[in-house]
Amino acid sequence: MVKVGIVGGTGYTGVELLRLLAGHPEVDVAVITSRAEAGRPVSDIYPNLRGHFDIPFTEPELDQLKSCDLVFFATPNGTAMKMVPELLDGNCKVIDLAADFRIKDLAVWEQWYGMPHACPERVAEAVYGLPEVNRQAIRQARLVANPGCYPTATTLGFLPLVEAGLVNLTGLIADCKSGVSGAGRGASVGMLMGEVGESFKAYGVPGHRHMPEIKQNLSVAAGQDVALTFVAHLVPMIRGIHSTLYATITSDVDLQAMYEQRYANEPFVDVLPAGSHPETRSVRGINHCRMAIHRPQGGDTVVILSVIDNLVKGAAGQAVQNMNIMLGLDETLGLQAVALLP
Ligand SMILES: NC(=O)C1=CN([C@@H]2O[C@H](COP(=O)(O)OP(=O)(O)OC[C@H]3O[C@@H](n4cnc5c(N)ncnc54)[C@H](OP(=O)(O)O)[C@@H]3O)[C@@H](O)[C@H]2O)C=CC1
Ligand SMILES: CC(=O)N[C@@H](CCC(=O)OP(=O)(O)O)C(=O)O
Repeated sequence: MVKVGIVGGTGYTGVELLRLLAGHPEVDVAVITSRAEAGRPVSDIYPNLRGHFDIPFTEPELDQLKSCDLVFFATPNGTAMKMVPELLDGNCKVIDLAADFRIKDLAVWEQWYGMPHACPERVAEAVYGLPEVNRQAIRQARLVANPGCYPTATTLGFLPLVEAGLVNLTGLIADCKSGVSGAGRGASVGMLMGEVGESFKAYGVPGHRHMPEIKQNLSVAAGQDVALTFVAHLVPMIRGIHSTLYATITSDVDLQAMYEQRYANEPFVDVLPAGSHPETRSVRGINHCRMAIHRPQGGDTVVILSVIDNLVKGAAGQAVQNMNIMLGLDETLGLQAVALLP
């Protein structure tokens, strides 16, 4: 069994990791941390885990974490980077679900995250954990930067077009909607039922920190700089991300066939039949990114609908997929559950 630790076990991505790992045949979760709940059994806080994880939360202590083969950080931005050097030196693999190691340009990272980087020397070796792009590098990685939720849906949606060089790279538009669990479990007025319920709003319009991450991904895929307009919206659902992506194509090809071919061997990307309209609610509980390609009125504008569960393929599910790849296990272990519906 692989011995795993989770730093940040009380948050939404932490508990989602636990839910998925409860069904993983090769993993023993030996350490689950929370500073606020240290000493309390995990199943006291999350009754769905009773019988699966009855160990107590502990303080995040390096000595204990170093005894693990792999540690997940399901913590706020700026947390993992303080502990990563010691863990890597202790021969422990690390997957950070936050953004500490996602952006290669340190100045850009510090500008968007508003803090100095505590571990700049490890940024270059970190592998961006999008298996559909970096599977080979993830196999060798000791440190994986798990992608953000909007960047996962948006990058996967645009990727085939951008890689093929069939699109105007100065006019990409990503119009994205997220459920409230994307904001984490910490209390805030903006996430109260009275604020979010029966409402709908854009946020971060002048600039959202996922913008440089998406641009980095698409620029690497294109081999040149990409210009992107990205607007996030908060909608009154618990889970789900729906990205409506717009691009102008520069040559006429069978896009449906191109997308199906690009993702034919990907276990967690479904290209739906032409004309489909995926819904966020239909992906609850599973790890897939589902997408549909439309070309309204046969014009030059392509509309891609790319839909994921923000906590599964958008966070914890992708982290488990990355762990499986890093450990040389079957990539789908722990991730085969059928979606909940309704
Ligand atoms: N929610 C989502 O959909 C997605 C989230 N992410 C990213 O994943 C990370 C976790 O998100 P989420 O689960 O929503 O966050 P939450 O706010 O729900 O949970 C944060 C967790 O981290 C722990 N924690 C907070 N500060 C520290 C610290 N300084 N040291 C150690 N542990 C700490 C908390 O426990 P305690 O304070 O008790 O120690 C808690 O368990 C974030 O970086 C987020 O941006 C990525 C993709 C999607
Ligand atoms: C609804 C909501 O607030 N969503 C979050 C995205 C959460 C996330 O996954 O982002 P990181 O992992 O990059 O922190 C936001 O827009 O800030």
